Amino acid sequence: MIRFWYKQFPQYPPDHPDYWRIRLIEHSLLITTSYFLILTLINLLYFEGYQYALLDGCGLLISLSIYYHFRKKGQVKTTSWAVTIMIASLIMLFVISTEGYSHSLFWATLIPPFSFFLIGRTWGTVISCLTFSVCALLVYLQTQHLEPVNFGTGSLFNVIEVCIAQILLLRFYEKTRFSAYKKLALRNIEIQKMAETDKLTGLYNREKLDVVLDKLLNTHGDNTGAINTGAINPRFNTTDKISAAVTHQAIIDNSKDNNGISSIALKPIPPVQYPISVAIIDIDYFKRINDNHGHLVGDKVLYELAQLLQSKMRSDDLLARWGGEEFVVILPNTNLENAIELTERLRLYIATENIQDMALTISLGVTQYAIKDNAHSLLERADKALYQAKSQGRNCVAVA
Ligand SMILES: Nc1nc2c(ncn2[C@@H]2O[C@H](COP(=O)(O)OP(=O)(O)OP(=O)(O)O)[C@@H](O)[C@H]2O)c(=O)[nH]1
Repeated sequence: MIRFWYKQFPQYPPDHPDYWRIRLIEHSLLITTSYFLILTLINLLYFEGYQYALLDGCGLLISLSIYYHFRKKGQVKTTSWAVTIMIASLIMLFVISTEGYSHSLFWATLIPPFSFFLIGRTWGTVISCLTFSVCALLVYLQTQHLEPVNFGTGSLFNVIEVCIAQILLLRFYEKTRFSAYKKLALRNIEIQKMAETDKLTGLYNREKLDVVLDKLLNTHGDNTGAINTGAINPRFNTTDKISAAVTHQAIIDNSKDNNGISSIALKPIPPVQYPISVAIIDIDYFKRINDNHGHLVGDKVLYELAQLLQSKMRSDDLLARWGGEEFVVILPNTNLENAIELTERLRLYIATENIQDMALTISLGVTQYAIKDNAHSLLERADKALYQAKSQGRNCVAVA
């Protein structure tokens, strides 16, 4: 029954700005319809207050008509106003008809949440102010009569019913607010992921690499003693401000994207460890692959190569696509000697693998971080080494 009440409008998908307003309209109409039905029955059968039963019966009819019209037409703005006016006027009619006695004034507290949620801040404020002015007037008139406050069963019902309605409304509001924030937070993560990820390979992109390198190397400026010793810099543990910032948000999930190409999982960036070496990896004669087999095959080669390289990374290494057919790998806690050994192993591994049924080789330029280096100078040196590797005939590792 409840499911039937909540109609899905294809023109208002979950990311449409009016999606939650529609849910609230349906929710409100469900509440008002049930309330008016219950109140009609209570007034008719228990209190024998036919005047109020008639009023509630009218409310029930109006509520159902608005709901029927909304289901047919799906007009959000008009229905929002209709629901607000219906609720506000019926409540005020009831409050005025009881002259504010029997704690009927409580009902007026339902008007602000409905009107704010449905018709927005400005009109919500206007309607709420009008409502409370009428309530204030009724209270003032009561003080003129100086009658003792009457607290009967009717008062009890009014207080309980209003409290239940408030709880239901605020629960709904909190649910929508939470869901909106959650969606926003997920979007932000997605956007951040997109901004720092290479779409084709799923690796970090150049922008992210620059940021990571800058952060890693800038931390070294006032701590030159630890460099080249091979020891782990004690400042860079997991609680270190900078490494924590770098580690944050570094996990990219395994999910495939729409074209099914990028899906490599990246590990969190590790705490900084010295010495650091860097290598630039470049595919040899990649242009020929594009020329002979087309760019789509070229793309697949890039993706597969990225996967193979990633599979050979140690837990602390960081691999990124630098652009085109070039990749950069940051090797923490690795001196030049170890870096040469490691990149040589990488080169051999790729040379023995078949990628898209093709034999492929890579050239690598390797260098080690030195005092006074910044990200730019470090990469420039590695690039020079790569140039040497290319001029030495490719499929080799060169050092600078
Ligand atoms: N398919 C594909 N090709 C790319 C992409 N980015 C760059 N390229 C191509 O990569 C090729 C790079 O060519 P070159 O710089 O001449 O390098 P190379 O042919 O590998 O030659 P060497 O590096 O000197 O061994 C160019 O043809 C680019 O169009 C990409 O994302 N996808």
